[in-house]
Amino acid sequence: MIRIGQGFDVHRFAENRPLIIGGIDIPYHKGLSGHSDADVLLHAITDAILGATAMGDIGKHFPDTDESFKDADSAVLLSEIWKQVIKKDYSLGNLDATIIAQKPKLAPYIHKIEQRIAEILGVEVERVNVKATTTERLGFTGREEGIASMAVVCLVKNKAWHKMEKER
Ligand SMILES: Nc1ccn([C@@H]2O[C@H](COP(=O)(O)O)[C@@H](O)[C@H]2O)c(=O)n1
Ligand SMILES: C[C@@]1(CO)OP(=O)(O)OP(=O)(O)OC[C@H]1O
Repeated sequence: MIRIGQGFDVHRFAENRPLIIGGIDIPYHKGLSGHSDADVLLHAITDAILGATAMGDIGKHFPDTDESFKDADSAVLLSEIWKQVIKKDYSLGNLDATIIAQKPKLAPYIHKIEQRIAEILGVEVERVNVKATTTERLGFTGREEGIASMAVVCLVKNKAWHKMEKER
């Protein structure tokens, strides 16, 4: 069985915060605000996975009213969800994501981000694709007020996946 999920997240720029995207520290003069480390890409990916498995959304699992998630490492949050998903016998078909940011230029970090996501999910990097785009200076991302991310995942129930791999 194949299940599709999509996720979307936005975080506002803030001074004196690190910029963490896809589990990677990006050198920049400002970061993103949030209850957690505000990793806008990992949040979109987490929501896509939760969507594919009909498990709700990130705020349901990790409420921003819970002090234990203050400054939380979003890679740990994603790992927690992924462990539950693996227990349900799903594996990752592929993951595709887009970071919407006027600045900074993310191209130099994209492969490192893909490698980190693959590491968190325990899959080959070939199953993970990350893209970046500006909005041509339009809208809140264009005004450099924040960064948005979108993600789509395709999850496969293991039995069906093994059958497909065999038939190739
Ligand atoms: N923050 C960003 C945004 C974009 N890129 C790269 O530039 C390419 C062109 O972006 P447009 O928004 O002008 O279409 C895009 O395909 C990315 O490769 C980037 O590195 N960082
Ligand atoms: C991750 C959580 C929890 O620390 O906080 P934020 O960093 O504010 O992120 P958001 O994408 O607004 O939603 C999920 C939250 O509950």
